[in-house]
Amino acid sequence: MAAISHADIVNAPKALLHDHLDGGLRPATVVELAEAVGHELPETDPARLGEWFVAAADSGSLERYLETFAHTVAVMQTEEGLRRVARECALDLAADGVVYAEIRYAPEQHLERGLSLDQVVDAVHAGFEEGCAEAAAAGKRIRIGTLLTAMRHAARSQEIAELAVRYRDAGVVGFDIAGAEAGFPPTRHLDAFEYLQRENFHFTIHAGEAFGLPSIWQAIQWCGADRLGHGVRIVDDITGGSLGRLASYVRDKRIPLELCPSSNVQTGAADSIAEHPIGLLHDLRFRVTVNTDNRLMSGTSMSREMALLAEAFGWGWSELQWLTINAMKSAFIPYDERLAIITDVIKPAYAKLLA
Ligand SMILES: O=c1[nH]cnc2c1ncn2[C@H]1C[C@H](O)[C@@H](CO)O1
Ligand SMILES: [Zn+2]
Repeated sequence: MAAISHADIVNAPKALLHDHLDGGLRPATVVELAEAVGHELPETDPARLGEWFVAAADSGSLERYLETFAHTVAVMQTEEGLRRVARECALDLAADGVVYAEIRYAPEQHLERGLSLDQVVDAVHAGFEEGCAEAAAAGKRIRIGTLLTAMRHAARSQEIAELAVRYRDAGVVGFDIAGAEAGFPPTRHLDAFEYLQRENFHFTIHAGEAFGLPSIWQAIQWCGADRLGHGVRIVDDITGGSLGRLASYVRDKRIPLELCPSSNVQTGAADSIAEHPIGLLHDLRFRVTVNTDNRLMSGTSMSREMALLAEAFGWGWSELQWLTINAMKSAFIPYDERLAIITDVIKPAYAKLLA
């Protein structure tokens, strides 16, 4: 079969479960907002700033990768800034052919200039509403839900979990924890996860990215995560195609893996795209999904991630459809709404591509 072009992939519907709002700004927007609030940047030319983010994040360490967020979080401290970033996020994803996205961010990181947690969430939702409406008017329909993240080194997870539940019928579809993984196990936030379970709410946990199996085990067996943010290190429990107990559990229970290939190469969790464990996990039929993580820091998009994988593993439309349906099945919106997007949007489009 002829190789699939990037343009064809842009036109195909895609679903994205793991994308950070503060990791997806347009470089030009960072420059403009930084000027407005007096934040000093390492580069002020948008193209050079974009390159700076990718180079600085290309560090081989999650901790150094995370340092780059100081510059995006700094310009997301006002309602106007948050609203603009969310609106542009919706437009950029829609233009890239993403039809469903769950976008996450940590409200506690946006309080430096006096906003309340509620004001942060309201501003982000206003931006998404605007962006989605504009995209729909231009013929690019996208549905966006948000995930509220708590930072794992901090101690606000219970508060953020309660915030997420309070906004569950107003755009928030789930909860997450993020930040440096080593030294900050998920069980530090057990109260928050138990609270969310009692509330019948959904959550994912960044686990198995910069730390291995114990982190994944805690996320699932102690905290009850619905999905794994990354989860790529589950391969440490697979030897020559033979699965250990934890890997078997993850596969048997169809626990979705939110894999982020380019991000993993930058933080050192994988050596290259071609050597990324996604190939093995696909062959072993785990519930694999493909994600961007941080489009700005990786200089990437959903279509680019798909194209890189198609090239590295020789994947065609049937694999790309499988990944897209996996993501849609694993979304945190209600079952009937997931099914509607699969049957009305994804399957008809891929049927044409496969014909
Ligand atoms: O891949 C990641 N692993 C852990 N934490 C991350 C990753 N990408 C972004 N973050 C952090 C930095 C952001 O400021 C925060 C909320 O989006 O989440
Ligand atoms: Zn992430």
